[in-house]
Amino acid sequence: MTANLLNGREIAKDYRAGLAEEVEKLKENGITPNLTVIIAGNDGASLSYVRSKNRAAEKIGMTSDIVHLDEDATEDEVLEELDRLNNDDNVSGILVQVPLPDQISEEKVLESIAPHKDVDGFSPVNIGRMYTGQRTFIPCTPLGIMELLKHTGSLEGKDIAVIGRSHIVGQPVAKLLTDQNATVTLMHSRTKNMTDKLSGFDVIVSAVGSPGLIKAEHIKDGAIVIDVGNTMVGDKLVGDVDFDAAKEKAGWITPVPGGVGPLTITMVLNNTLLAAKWHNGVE
Ligand SMILES: Nc1nc(=O)c2c([nH]1)NC[C@@H]1CN(c3ccc(C(=O)N[C@@H](CCC(=O)O)C(=O)O)cc3)C=[N+]21
Repeated sequence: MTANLLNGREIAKDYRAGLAEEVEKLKENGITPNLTVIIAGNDGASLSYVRSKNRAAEKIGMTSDIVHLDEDATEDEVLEELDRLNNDDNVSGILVQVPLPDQISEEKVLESIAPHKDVDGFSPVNIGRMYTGQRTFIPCTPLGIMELLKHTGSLEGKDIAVIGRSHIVGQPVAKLLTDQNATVTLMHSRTKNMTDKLSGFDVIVSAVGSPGLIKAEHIKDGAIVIDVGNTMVGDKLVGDVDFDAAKEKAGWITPVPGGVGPLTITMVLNNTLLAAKWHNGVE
């Protein structure tokens, strides 16, 4: 079969239009959501993501700032900035772009973001809150994947392979899928004969960063394929899935670019809006 395309750019555009309306309403009540991003260093891809997030925030009526520190910034400098932003009532959401330069402990930084401003949902408090089902910020890529999957129908009873066990994508998305009554198998670099097993699954979510990992022969006819990989190969961004062949086998498939990425950014905006609402007692 030839797959239906899950067009992340279009789905993101519609979702952001809804967010823009909500931002407008908040602004009528004197509340302007603000997203502030801290970045240390000059990695080209990271700078480009950060600028996209800022542009996207401004486009829906939020304000957005970038705190750009040097490649050789110290951990104390980052922590000082965080302290300032944590205590600034004009800042709704804070995001610290990862990876950080080697001299800075990611663990220390992530646990220093005030949980009520941690719109990435990366801090230990918010991760704990998510697993115990409390109100929190859910990480943006998992939320974006769930939004894409809404367009394919119910997940109840589906057998789903999630490949990758990171705290940012694999593990939280496995949790969210389980909450939708899917049966989830979490696969990773030590899974035996991994790709051979995939053909038994109704949905594959691949978050590895290994171009060409998943080929048409690994995909069950009509399966849903969500490609979270984003690897630069020369000047091209590519996912984990051999898209051109896979789209002839899958029922639904995300392209790279234009699949999960635009939804990740959308969910940063979504969480920033939530932060602004919660800080102001708006439900
Ligand atoms: N604190 C933090 N939060 C993050 O959410 C975070 C991070 N650090 N570090 C890096 C990763 C990566 N990430 C992406 C977001 C959007 C696209 C995206 O929109 N990609 C476009 C293409 C962009 C292009 O063409 O360059 C697409 O897939 O269509 C990609 C990657 C967020 N991350």
